[in-house]
Amino acid sequence: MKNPDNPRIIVALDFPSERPALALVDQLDPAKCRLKVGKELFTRSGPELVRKLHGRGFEVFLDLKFHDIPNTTSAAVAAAADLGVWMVNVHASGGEKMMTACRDRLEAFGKGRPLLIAVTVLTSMDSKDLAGIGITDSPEAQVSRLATLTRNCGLDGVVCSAQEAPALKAEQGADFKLITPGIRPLSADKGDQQRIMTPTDALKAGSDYLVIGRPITQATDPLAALEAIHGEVGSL
Ligand SMILES: O=C(O)c1cc(=O)[nH]c(=O)n1[C@@H]1O[C@H](COP(=O)(O)O)[C@@H](O)[C@H]1O
Repeated sequence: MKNPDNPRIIVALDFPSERPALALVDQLDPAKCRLKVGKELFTRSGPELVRKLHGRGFEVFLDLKFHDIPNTTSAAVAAAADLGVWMVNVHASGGEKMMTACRDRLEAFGKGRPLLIAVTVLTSMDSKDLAGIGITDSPEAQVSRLATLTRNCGLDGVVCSAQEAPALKAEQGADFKLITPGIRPLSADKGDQQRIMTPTDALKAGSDYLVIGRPITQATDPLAALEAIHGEVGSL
């Protein structure tokens, strides 16, 4: 039987508009990746683009990282479910009431509801950045605190750095999904990411899904880059 987690690679469509996004997507294969639509592209191209991606056979992670009062956030998550996306996310730092309201609101969508994921500590942040917003705990401790809160609110998992995956799997259990950006094949540029890992190491560490942007989207041959990552991780 097909593993419902496959494909585990989520390509981040961080493009300024629909045209370059679709130009890239048309080189990819829905059997080999899912797609992530984030703030820039969604703000420009909106739900219509998501429908086009669905029409091309791709499942979509709508990465708008909602963070607002419970009523507003849960309504936004329900709008994402109406659009038929596979995964949607909120900031765990929005707190228990916000996350619980979102989870409750998705009940109405039954088994086909989107996976509801929370962002813990952004992978671009290190302990100095956390101190700057008044958090003196280490990134690992803050991630662990927010992941526990997320699981207690009944969400499906968290976005985190793959470096935190082993501890999170041990703490939160095998069913709690870990979505990890900051993935860099050995040959790729680190860019602005801080807490990075290779695809193979990330899966070994317990990541369920790998969010990969520039190493695929900026490659001269994006499908070859995607296939090289599949080759690298093999049967993991
Ligand atoms: O929620 C995310 O997807 C996310 C969370 C996070 O902590 N760090 C992070 O990089 N991301 C996203 O993951 C993608 C990473 O892209 P690349 O750095 O180009 O591989 C971007 O779309 C980011 O917005």
